[in-house]
Amino acid sequence: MLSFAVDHTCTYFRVDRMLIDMLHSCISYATLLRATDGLSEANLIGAGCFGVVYKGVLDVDDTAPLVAAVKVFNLLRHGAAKCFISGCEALRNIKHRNLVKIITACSSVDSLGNDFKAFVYEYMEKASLEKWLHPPTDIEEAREAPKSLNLLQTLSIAIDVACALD
Ligand SMILES: Nc1ncnc2c1ncn2[C@@H]1O[C@H](COP(=O)(O)OP(=O)(O)OP(=O)(O)O)[C@@H](O)[C@H]1O
Repeated sequence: MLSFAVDHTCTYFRVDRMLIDMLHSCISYATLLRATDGLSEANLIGAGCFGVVYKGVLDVDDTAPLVAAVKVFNLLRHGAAKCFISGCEALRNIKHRNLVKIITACSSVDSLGNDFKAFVYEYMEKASLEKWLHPPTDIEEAREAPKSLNLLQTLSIAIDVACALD
């Protein structure tokens, strides 16, 4: 069982290195730390099943700073490494106007020597679609929530989602 677990991890590592190399665009752990102010809580914008998302500002070359969303994978979570790999494949193969663009990826070790994996996405100013479809009922949260969508807007979103899935 142990040897299976070790082999399994090594396989993920190899596949993941191969995919990252093929992307020709990866970003260092140090750059991501700078961009997110050390992955500070002040920059935390959300959490999903496989990790947490930070807002960050990337200074690349001499171009204008780029606001991005940095998703840091929780690799202790079962399926997170696999999710990172399928994201790398998507990054190489899929481009669609209704899918958020993955700008680059990071596969490195953190300051404690632990494996570190992250994606850098285009930052979506209007946040999660879920908040638009299901506005919070809590009065405090509702104050900052978007106004509800009308039927036409909802229909248009449904069509866009269907196009992306297709
Ligand atoms: N590109 C982005 N721009 C702005 N906010 C984002 C972006 N990506 C994610 N977020 C915020 O972070 C939250 C969590 O995103 P995440 O992608 O981790 O969710 P998920 O799809 O449930 O993830 P998982 O694949 O881990 O299940 C989102 O609900 C959203 O509020």
